[in-house]
Amino acid sequence: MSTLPEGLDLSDERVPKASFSTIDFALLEARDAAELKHLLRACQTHGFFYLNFDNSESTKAIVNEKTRVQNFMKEYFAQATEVKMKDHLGIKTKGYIPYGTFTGLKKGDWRTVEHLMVGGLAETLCAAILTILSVISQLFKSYLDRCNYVVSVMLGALSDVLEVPASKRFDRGHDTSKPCDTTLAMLSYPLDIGETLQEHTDIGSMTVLFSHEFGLQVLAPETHQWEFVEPRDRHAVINVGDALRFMSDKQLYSCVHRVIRATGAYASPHRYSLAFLRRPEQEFKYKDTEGKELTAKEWHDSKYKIYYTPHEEQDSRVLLGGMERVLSGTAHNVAVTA
Ligand SMILES: O=C(O)CCC(=O)C(=O)O
Ligand SMILES: [Fe+2]
Repeated sequence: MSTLPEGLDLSDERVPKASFSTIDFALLEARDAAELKHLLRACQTHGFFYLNFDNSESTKAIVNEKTRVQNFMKEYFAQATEVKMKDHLGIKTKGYIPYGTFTGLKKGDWRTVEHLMVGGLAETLCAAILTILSVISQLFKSYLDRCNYVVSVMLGALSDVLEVPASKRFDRGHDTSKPCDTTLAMLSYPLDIGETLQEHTDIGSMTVLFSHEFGLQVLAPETHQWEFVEPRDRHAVINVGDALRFMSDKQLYSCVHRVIRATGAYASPHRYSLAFLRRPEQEFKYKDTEGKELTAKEWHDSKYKIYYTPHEEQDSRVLLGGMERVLSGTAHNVAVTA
């Protein structure tokens, strides 16, 4: 999909860093007109941005909480495989998911990331995790509630700035009391196993991601080249997912991304990332990239199936949510302005 200059290694510091906007969450909470436009522009261009919580009294604690969750993750993944396998529920979307479950970056590669996935929202939280203590579950509950609030504010803000009629607002279909496939994915990519996550777009409405190490790359909409997402300690990386792209009649941009094993100056012995993947209620309906009506659950299930289908049998329309047509310039709404 992208052509690189001769001799450029895709994984080292010569690969450019993406120039995303930094949005101030407190200004979104206050519905500051200029910041709403800033948010909209970020979602219409890259579909990715940094979010700064420092000025938000309601939410600044998220930075400390994510550090505590990251510390938990490091201890969790350091356990022996037999211990972690006690949390393996025999399904691919909840609990502990060992290496080799999903396809990797290179064709034929399955030895990629290990996951611990906490499915559902706070109410059903931790049902999947058998090895952790109740004090930890309080932390998860608080962290998930906060992430959920962050996404609700952003969906509301985007609906307001686009003056979306009530019947089409993006915060519809996000009732936390209804069944949904929202999850908190904790991901571990040790150097000796390989650090690759196949290129994809996210299934849901929005993702709130924290990571300290290089590895995440986006396919830049302007150049169609891979660029690194620079890790920041205090800022979340936010991206638009398929559901929000579909709900917005494709006005908002769900950017293709992947994880590569960073080398050279960007190398680290072990990469961890924490991804809150917000998805609409299971029964919520929207039209996919082909104009076909389906439920959020149907889209979720068909996309996960692709993640564990061999590369040669994968349907790229599902894997990339229609973005492959945008990127190759065949769709009508290529959003590439600055
Ligand atoms: O590990 C990362 O930085 C990204 C993970 C990701 O893209 C995902 O879970 O959908
Ligand atoms: Fe992703």
